[in-house]
Amino acid sequence: MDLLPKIKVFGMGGTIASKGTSNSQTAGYKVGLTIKDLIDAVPSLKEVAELDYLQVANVGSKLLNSSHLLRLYASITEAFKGGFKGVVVTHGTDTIEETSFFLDLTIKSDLPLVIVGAMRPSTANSADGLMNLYQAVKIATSESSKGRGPLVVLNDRIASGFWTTKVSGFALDTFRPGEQGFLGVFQNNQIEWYYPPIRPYGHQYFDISKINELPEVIILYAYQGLNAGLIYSAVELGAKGLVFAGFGAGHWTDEGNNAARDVWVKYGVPTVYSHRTVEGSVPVANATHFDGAIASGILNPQKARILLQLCINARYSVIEIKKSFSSVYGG
Ligand SMILES: N[C@@H](CC(=O)O)C(=O)O
Repeated sequence: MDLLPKIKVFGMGGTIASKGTSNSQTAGYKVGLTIKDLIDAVPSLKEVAELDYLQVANVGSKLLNSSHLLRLYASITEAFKGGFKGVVVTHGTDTIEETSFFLDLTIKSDLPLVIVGAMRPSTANSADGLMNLYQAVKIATSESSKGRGPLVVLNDRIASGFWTTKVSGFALDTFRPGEQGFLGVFQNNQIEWYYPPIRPYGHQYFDISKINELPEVIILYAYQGLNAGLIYSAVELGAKGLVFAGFGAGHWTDEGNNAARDVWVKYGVPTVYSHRTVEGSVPVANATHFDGAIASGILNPQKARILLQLCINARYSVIEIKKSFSSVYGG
């Protein structure tokens, strides 16, 4: 019998590892299962891969932070160096998009890296976690999954870890394709890709092998009458960069732009102008208020924050930061 591929599974917590008090409960549940519990609950995984596992964290993903991301980065890097043919990460869906985007920019390997979550706790009727986990492991064992960057798998869909974003707090199909579309689907135990392996515009690599923390970057959300004092408060709290979730195509108030210019001139804190709209883009033309103003392009605020953290950590000049962001809306 052929040897099964060695796959490493990292547990981070989330709904996939959660339990409620009734089978109709789909909110207000608590994390209560380990990664071993999840693997043991899917016996057919033994026919798919030789699994090893590590519990990196076991919390709701709202509680994850840069130190968790750095620990996960180091664990995945070690697994790939250690001969594993693929990696699966079980993770809360609330912040999967930050983790998958971060890993796309920092993990230097073409081996399959699949991130999986669930929208219903393990105790719910028709819980989705175990099928999602099975599909994630199966995708991680496939040669066809190589060279595609991190993949986010839920609800029979295979999404790009670079682009995907959560659009609903309850829907099973919360990770919708948006402008970029899904990469493939999984049905009846078969993977069906829509494209050959390719990386998106804007895929770039940051070497974080020697760092133990990421710079503080704070996101501010636009609202009518927004208080420009929040910009100064963010800098006082230690922000080395700001991201604005702006109106429409990245619009911000005049008073707010003046404050952002002020903290750039006085403290060298740059601001990425992103958008609070679910889709859309911020063109360079809407981020020319001062030298330290950067257009996020397509990137939403939570992803723009990750990219700005990595640029600041790499000591990029503002010109290099602008180039890094503009490469995302390529062509
Ligand atoms: N409801 C979220 C909770 C979390 O992100 O931890 C989930 O789907 O996993």
